Amino acid sequence: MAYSVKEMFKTLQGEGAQAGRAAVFCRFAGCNLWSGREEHRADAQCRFCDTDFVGTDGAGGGRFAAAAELARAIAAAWAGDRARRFVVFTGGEPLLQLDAALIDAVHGEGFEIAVETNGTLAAPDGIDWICVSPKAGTALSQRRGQELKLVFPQPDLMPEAMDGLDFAHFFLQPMDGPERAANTEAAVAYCLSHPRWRLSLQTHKMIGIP
Ligand SMILES: C[S@@+](CC[C@H](N)C(=O)[O-])C[C@H]1O[C@@H](n2cnc3c(N)ncnc32)[C@H](O)[C@@H]1O
Ligand SMILES: Nc1nc2[nH]cc(C(=O)O)c2c(=O)[nH]1
Ligand code: SF4
Ligand SMILES: [Mg+2]
Repeated sequence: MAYSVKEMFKTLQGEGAQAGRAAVFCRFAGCNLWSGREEHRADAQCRFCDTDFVGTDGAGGGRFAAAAELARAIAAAWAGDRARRFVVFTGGEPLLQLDAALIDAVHGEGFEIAVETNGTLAAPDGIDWICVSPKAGTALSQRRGQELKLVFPQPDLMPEAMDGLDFAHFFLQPMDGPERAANTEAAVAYCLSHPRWRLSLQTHKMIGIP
């Protein structure tokens, strides 16, 4: 199938348990919880998104006709040897597009594969690192993985509701926006009193890298 990619870049993973690790970010266009247009934000299922995922016009973006073509572009963006190759599929919602053919092609280029997903769609087999970031008011389909990263606070989605889920790591990530400082303080307080939960900061924003 064909793939619509908003942008592609090599940077350090900024968030969660893999923070600080070099990765190619492949940002797919489109999401099932918001159109991405500001005039629709107030009525969307997910209203706090910090990302432009509309269209294919970003740096390294475009339409890729086949899995092998996109996998080659990801390898070119890595621009290094085959050691520790790592790609993060994000978006938008990557599970609208990431399929077995692309997983196989990217593994064939020597990459470990991570995904950042809202969890409303089941992940295909073969992904090495699944990070689920649930959104209040949506049904969670992907209930297991390596990392659960809850944007905090979401008044209708308390961390306690995640206690039965099968993840290796549980993170609270302060919601960016006008209340970021207060949200960070609240997340710190929650982690102090609930030590299963760790704080995930968006470190790339602090140091001004993509
Ligand atoms: C832009 S989303 C794309 C992947 C997928 N659609 C998802 O929501 O997980 C990437 C990550 O950024 C997080 N995120 C989005 N907006 C945020 C905000 N305002 N503050 C903190 N994290 C945010 C998401 O929850 C997710 O973990
Ligand atoms: N550096 C960096 N780390 C990230 N981790 C998750 C991101 C995302 O937008 O999915 C992201 C991003 O956009 N940049
Ligand atoms: S689900 Fe992810 S990409 Fe979609 S609007 Fe929410 S944060 Fe943004
Ligand atoms: Mg981001």
